[in-house]
Amino acid sequence: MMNIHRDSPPTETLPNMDKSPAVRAEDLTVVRGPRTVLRGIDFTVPRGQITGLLGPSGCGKSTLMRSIVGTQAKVTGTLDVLGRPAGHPKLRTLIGYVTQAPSVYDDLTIRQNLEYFAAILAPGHAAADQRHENVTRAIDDVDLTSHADSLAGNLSGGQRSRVSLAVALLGTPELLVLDEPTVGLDPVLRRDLWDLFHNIAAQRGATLLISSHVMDEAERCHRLLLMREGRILADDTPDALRTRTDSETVEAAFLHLVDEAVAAAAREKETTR
Ligand SMILES: Nc1ncnc2c1ncn2[C@@H]1O[C@H](COP(=O)(O)OP(=O)(O)OP(=O)(O)O)[C@@H](O)[C@H]1O
Repeated sequence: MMNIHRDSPPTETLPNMDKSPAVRAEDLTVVRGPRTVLRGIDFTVPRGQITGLLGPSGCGKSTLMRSIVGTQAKVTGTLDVLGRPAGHPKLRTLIGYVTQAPSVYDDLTIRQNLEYFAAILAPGHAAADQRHENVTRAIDDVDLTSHADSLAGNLSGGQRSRVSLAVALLGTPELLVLDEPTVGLDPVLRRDLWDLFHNIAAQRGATLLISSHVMDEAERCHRLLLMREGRILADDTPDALRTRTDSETVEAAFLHLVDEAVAAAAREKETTR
């Protein structure tokens, strides 16, 4: 089982006491090559909760995440992250981002990997003690202390995922953006990772935005953004989505909403003919 067990900050300093959303998008549009990948979307991501970003492969989840962390070109519309425009230099240490192809160096141990990234975040001799503390804590958070001196090249897929998560946890970020963090993991590891995500949200007041195309993971989120073809189909809680669509599962609710969207598009085509 993974641990998050450090002193919680006093309630008044918890970042989620700020009631403004962690992310606010209005008319967000992203063009990649010849394609408009995000099509004028509006949504918010509330603070201190887990928001799931779900939708089929190619619908624009990674593009949306890249826009939020400030690494996506050709972004128009409004996109505010933790009260600043996406890409603002001050956001760099406040956001932890794990991509689908995380960079973990096989020829370094887990601890050496973490030390390398910690040195980028907080360079210089004066920060050495703080770096050591952060590295030890992040390794413990993802329950890899007993493997800290193993070469990353010898780790299982699940352990590698946890190393990249530890990298994202190094700076104690207010917002964690995780692109399909559980892909390829067995059910036990997936459950353990989701427990860890919930601990991070509950104990640190951090905001997590987690993408997945596995609909059963949707049930583990506080809120959901359901995407299809560069648009947001729904922005709601799992309960409200199921109730609104009279569905038993989020997957059934999603399919219901897709059918509605397809029917609406067909009607529009008919009337403009
Ligand atoms: N460099 C690029 N140039 C043009 N189109 C691109 C480029 N990169 C991605 N796309 C297109 O943008 C769309 C959205 O891609 P994105 O990676 O955001 O989707 P996704 O929902 O994260 O998919 P997956 O779950 O498979 O990673 C896809 O249709 C893809 O083909």
